[in-house]
Amino acid sequence: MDATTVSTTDDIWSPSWDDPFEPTTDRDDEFAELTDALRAVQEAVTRSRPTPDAAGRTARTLRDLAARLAAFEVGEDEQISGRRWDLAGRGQTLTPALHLDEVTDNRARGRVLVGRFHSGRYAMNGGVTPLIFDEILARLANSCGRPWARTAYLHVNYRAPAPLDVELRVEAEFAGQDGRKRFMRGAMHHGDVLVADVEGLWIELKPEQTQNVSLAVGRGAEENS
Ligand SMILES: CCCCCCCCCCCC(=O)SCCNC(=O)CCNC(=O)[C@H](O)C(C)(C)COP(=O)(O)OP(=O)(O)OC[C@H]1O[C@@H](n2cnc3c(N)ncnc32)[C@H](O)[C@@H]1OP(=O)(O)O
Repeated sequence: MDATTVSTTDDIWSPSWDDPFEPTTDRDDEFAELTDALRAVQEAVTRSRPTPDAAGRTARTLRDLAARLAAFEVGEDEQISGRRWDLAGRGQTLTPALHLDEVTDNRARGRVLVGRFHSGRYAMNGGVTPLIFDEILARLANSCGRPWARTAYLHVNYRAPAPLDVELRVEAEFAGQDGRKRFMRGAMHHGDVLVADVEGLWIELKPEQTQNVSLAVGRGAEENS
C-alpha cells in the first residue's frame, strides 16, 4: 500500500462533514444480513412467475415484515440504511452493491455484479449505470477529508451493453478542481470491454446547503398556504 492509498476500513468511509450523519455505532452484522436478504427478495421476485395464490401469500408475508419493522422506525439521520460505510452497498438496496477495493486521494476502483433486478432486458438497465457511477465518484469526491460536495451533473456514455451476473470493474479518477468545483471521471469495464464511461461535476456545498432540503420545502409549503 503506497502513501496515498487508504484501506477500506470504517474510518475511511466516515464522511468528512460535521456530525448529524455520524456513522451509526450499532454496526451489527445482522443489519448487513438483513440488507443481503432484502436484495435476495428483490432478485427472487424479479426472477419469479408465481401463481396468483403464491404471489398473494408472499405479498402478505412481506407486508407483515414491513409492519414489524415499522416498530423500529427512526428519523433519516438515525437510520442505518445507506450509512454503513464499511459495507459494499452501504446497507441500502437501491444501487447494486459496489465492492470498493481502493480509494486514494485521486483514484478509486471497485467491482459490482448486477442481477436481473437491475436488468433492462438481458443487460443492465440504463438508469442503473449512473447510480453506480454516482456511488463511486461521490465516494472519491468526498473522501480524504474533503468538505462535502453534491453532484451537479453526470454525463454518461454507454459504449456496450453491460452483461448481468458477471463482475464489472468500475474506476473513478479525480480529474481536477476549480474553486468549489470538482471534476470527476470514471469508467466501467467487463473484461477488456469498455461498457460505459462518465464525466461528473461535484460542487462543494456552502453551509446553508447542508440543511435538510425536504424540511425546507415543507416549511415553504406551510408559509405559502
Ligand atoms: C451537516 C450536514 C451535512 C449534510 C450534507 C448533505 C449532503 C447531501 C449530499 C447528497 C449527495 C447527493 O445525493 S447529491 C444528489 C443529486 N444532486 C443534487 O440534488 C444537486 C442539486 N443541485 C444543487 O444543489 C445545486 O445546483 C449545487 C449545490 C450543485 C450548485 O449550486 P450552487 O452552490 O448555487 O452553485 P452555483 O453558484 O450555481 O455554481 C457554482 C459553480 O458551478 C457551476 N455549476 C453549477 N452547476 C453546474 C452544472 N450542472 N453544470 C455545469 N456547471 C455547473 C456554476 O457555473 C459555477 O461555476 P463558476 O461560475 O464558479 O465557474
